[in-house]
Amino acid sequence: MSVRVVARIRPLLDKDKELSKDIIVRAEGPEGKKNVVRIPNPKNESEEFSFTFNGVYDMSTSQEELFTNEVAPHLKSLFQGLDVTIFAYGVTGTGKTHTMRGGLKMSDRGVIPRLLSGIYRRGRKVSKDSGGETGVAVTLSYYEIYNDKVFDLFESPDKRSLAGLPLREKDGKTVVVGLSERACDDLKDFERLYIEANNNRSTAGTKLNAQSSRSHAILQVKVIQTNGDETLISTASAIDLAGSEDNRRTDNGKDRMVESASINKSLFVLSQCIDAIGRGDKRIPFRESKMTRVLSLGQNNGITIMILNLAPLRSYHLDTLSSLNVSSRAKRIEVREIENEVVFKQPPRGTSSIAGSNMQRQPLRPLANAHNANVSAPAQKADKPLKAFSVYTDRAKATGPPRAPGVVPQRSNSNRKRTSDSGVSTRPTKMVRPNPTTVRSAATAGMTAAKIEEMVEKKVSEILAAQAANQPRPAVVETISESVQKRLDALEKKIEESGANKDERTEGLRFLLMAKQHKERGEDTSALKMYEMALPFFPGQQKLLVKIENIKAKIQAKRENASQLADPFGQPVEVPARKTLATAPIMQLPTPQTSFEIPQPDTQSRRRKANIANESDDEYNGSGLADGDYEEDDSFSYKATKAKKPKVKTTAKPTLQVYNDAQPGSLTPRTKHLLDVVNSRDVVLIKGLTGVGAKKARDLVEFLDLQADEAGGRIETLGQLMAAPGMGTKTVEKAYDGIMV
Ligand SMILES: Nc1ncnc2c1ncn2[C@@H]1O[C@H](COP(=O)(O)OP(=O)(O)OP(=O)(O)O)[C@@H](O)[C@H]1O
Repeated sequence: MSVRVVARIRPLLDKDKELSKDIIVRAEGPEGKKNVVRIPNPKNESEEFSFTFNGVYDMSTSQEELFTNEVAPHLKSLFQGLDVTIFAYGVTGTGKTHTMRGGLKMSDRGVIPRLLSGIYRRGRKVSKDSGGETGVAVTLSYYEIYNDKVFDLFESPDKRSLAGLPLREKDGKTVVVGLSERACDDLKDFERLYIEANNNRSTAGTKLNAQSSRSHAILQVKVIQTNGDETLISTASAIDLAGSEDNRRTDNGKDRMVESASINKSLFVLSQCIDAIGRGDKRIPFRESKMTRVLSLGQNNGITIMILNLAPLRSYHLDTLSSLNVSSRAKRIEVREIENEVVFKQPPRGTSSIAGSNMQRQPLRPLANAHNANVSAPAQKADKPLKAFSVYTDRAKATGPPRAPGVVPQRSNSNRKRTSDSGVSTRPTKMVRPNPTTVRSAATAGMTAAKIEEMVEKKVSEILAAQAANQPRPAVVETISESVQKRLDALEKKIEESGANKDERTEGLRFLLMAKQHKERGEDTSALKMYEMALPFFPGQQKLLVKIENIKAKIQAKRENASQLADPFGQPVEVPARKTLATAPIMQLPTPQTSFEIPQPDTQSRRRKANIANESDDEYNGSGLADGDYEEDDSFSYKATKAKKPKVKTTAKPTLQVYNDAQPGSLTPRTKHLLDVVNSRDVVLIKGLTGVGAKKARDLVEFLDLQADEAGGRIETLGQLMAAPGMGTKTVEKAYDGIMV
């Protein structure tokens, strides 16, 4: 099924009460089945844009209503072995934390405490229905991604390592290595653990939200059902993303700005992933941020629900349009609905053998003890709220009001192994891995008429929009060749893995690298965004500021050009309110902060112009990233690396030692010579280094120029040199080996 995307408009806050005339976001549709968000066109308020979602919740929606409609129906699937992911997305201050966590009052409780309540209730039912044979245990993991680092929220902040916890891919899932997992037997346990852990979360007051989340928080609730030798594990993930911020409105100081840049970057990457999936790209940039790696949108099997939080006010206008844009694309993402497998207990290896789990560091209690004392048959009585658990005890029935046709998720996957809710004992017990081929063909075969209609609608609106703009269809996206992409991936990976250099500066360099990548693809708006995100890391950098100004001017010129083409009489081309379709306005919106731009075919020459004064237009075009540029350079080429392996091997040991001389004062003569050549900024000299071609040399000089005000604009260690765009371990090793001192 597709990712289910629902929007929730928050009510006015007390401080905003007098702004009721500024409410510009409305929910529309039949009562109880609203599914359209309407918002005026910022350029012409008499026109409106409309966005259709799977459900839209207006300002009067209660926490209970949202949970009952959107989450409770999936509890059954969770117990059938499907993973369920619920995440809240939106601009800062729009109510994500309120939706996910909520308040302590019964009626204010958000999705997470209600989810736990529902899980315990269903656990008791499963246990009862199996005559007490099935035991259900629940464990929690809870972590935050702060400044692109992962921290365990069950650990107190003073025990955190600076680098955070690493991520690894295991059995097709991203797992956090070393993350703790706490047994959570009942709601009282949950209440204690959750409140304690939330105190460890990074929050701070900003101008836009008195208690703003400065991190993405991910709660994983593992449901472990055991029956005899069989174990079925499924996970519910509830994710409260940090909100995007327009720093022109936040007045953020340096610390907040750095946090903000990191938040905005990860959300930007998320929007890029959504777009790349939508376009059917081969490469989805999940790895560009930890949040997207963990979320793995479209990669994870199971059920995914995206809750888009919106503020109703005019002051959020462009930000709201931006998040509407991103979310309306997300609903086209297909998620494979595959149940987790039943796993047999293997006595000698215990729980650590459970496939797909991340229990390697903190194994669960032995399976034999995994039965939850509270889920045996007599515990059914506990359906009646116990006093001690009252804060999070859910009295609501897990059945929602009738939905619109097509709103109920279609469980059409023919791969499903079981249709009844009769407990684990009835499950087939053979261990079968889902066959990817079958999954794929099932997905195609399961195409509904609605899906086909949606695809047709998408195509038609694309063609119409292209015609309106009097230009060819924008369907073909210019992509970088596979080999260059591989090299870019390798460079990203290297930067990520260079733990020693993973400081703020490296983070800033990553933004510059991404800016360069976008510029290479002709995505100027995205490149601009990345340059702006790099700015807090290189405050006041004249060169960077000039780049930003130049690219802004270029975008503006492009826009003016496009609007003249679209309408020779100078009228903006917008879709009148009555005719709007969710897909139609997307092509015509002003490019908002985090929205994806459709790359324009780059008609500029990809060659760098000799004229430095004209640098703004093509300073990075083709420099360092064009295919040919890497021909003689093996730093990113896997094949070339293999061929030259023996040579590298013989020198690997001494060079590795040399690379550890991170202190500028203690450099070896060879390192010093290499850095002197680099810092000379003389292209001819740099080109003379082994393995460094002309473009790489020019890139390096350009990069050093950008550093002009920082640390004397010099590269002080080999680690820094490796992190420079276009360089890498292999290139630096090669250059180092080639020096005769
Ligand atoms: N549906 C709602 N009903 C009542 N109050 C709400 C609602 N949604 C949000 N609020 C209030 O709005 C304010 C901002 O909400 P919240 O902190 O949840 O935003 P957020 O999107 O998580 O922001 P950030 O991204 O900065 O963390 C809070 O005071 C919250 O209580």
